[in-house]
Amino acid sequence: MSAIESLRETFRRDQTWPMLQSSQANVNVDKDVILYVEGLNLSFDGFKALNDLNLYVNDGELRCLIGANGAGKTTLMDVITGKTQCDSGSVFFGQNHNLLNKDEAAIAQLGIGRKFQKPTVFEAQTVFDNLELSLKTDKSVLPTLFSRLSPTQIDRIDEVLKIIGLEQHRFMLAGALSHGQKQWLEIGMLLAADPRLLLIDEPVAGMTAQETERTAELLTSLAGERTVIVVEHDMEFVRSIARTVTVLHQGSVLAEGTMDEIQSNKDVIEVYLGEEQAEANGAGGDA
Ligand SMILES: Nc1ncnc2c1ncn2[C@@H]1O[C@H](COP(=O)(O)OP(=O)(O)OP(=O)(O)O)[C@@H](O)[C@H]1O
Repeated sequence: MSAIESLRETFRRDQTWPMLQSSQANVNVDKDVILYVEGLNLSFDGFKALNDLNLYVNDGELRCLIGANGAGKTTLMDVITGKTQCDSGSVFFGQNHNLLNKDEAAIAQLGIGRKFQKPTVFEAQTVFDNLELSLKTDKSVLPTLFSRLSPTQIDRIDEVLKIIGLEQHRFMLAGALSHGQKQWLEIGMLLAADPRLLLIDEPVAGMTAQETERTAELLTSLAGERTVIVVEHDMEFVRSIARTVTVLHQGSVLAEGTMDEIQSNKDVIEVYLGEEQAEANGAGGDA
């Protein structure tokens, strides 16, 4: 092949370059479990943020994680995503990927996407551009300068726009979106990278009732094909989406079950729901 032919081939419109291809890892879920967290411990200056924590999440599940402030929810997410090292224990993605010997980038590459509470979209870029940027796995200068979207990638962005309900806003600047729409765009940015497991922190904080309802539909629709773990304090929202709820308390799992089981669990009422209820009553009583 001549140099010019080789260049033409490289820049062909429908060429999907290796660095832009989805690199979904082979995750062994033969036992239906996609996330194994076992005996996890982590202390900060003697304070046990995670205390012999065990958690198993099935492939395709939508799991809600609740617990009082300081229960260890964020710390658990930090360990799963490689942001924080634990003192002991094990975390496996499927049966075959030990997450504790990988860094954040390698864990993301395996197909674990995380969304923090505050939306972090690129406000000066359009909705479409935000999604395009998230498709690219290689962010170094040359590939970014010369990359073009393949028809497959454009289709993928269209598909994501449809899932997150922002088809009509594709050319709008992300900064002009409402708070709820920014949250959906960020979920879309995760989806563009085609993750197997999504960790989503307090998605409905600050949303209107209508946005909250739409978010419930969105997250419910994602489960099945993907596994979704949602950390949330809004109990009404948790009830609307959850099949299984895990309650964390002082770095361990206090209870696990359906929302009805959780809401009638004495220990949970004592350490968490009672407190939430008292706060709600207090707020009402003061008025
Ligand atoms: N880097 C750190 N250094 C010291 N202590 C920490 C650190 N990170 C977390 N902690 C402590 O670990 C405990 C668990 O915190 P974590 O943020 O995981 O709780 P949480 O369940 O996510 O709470 P919230 O609902 O308020 O976000 C808290 O007491 C917190 O102060």
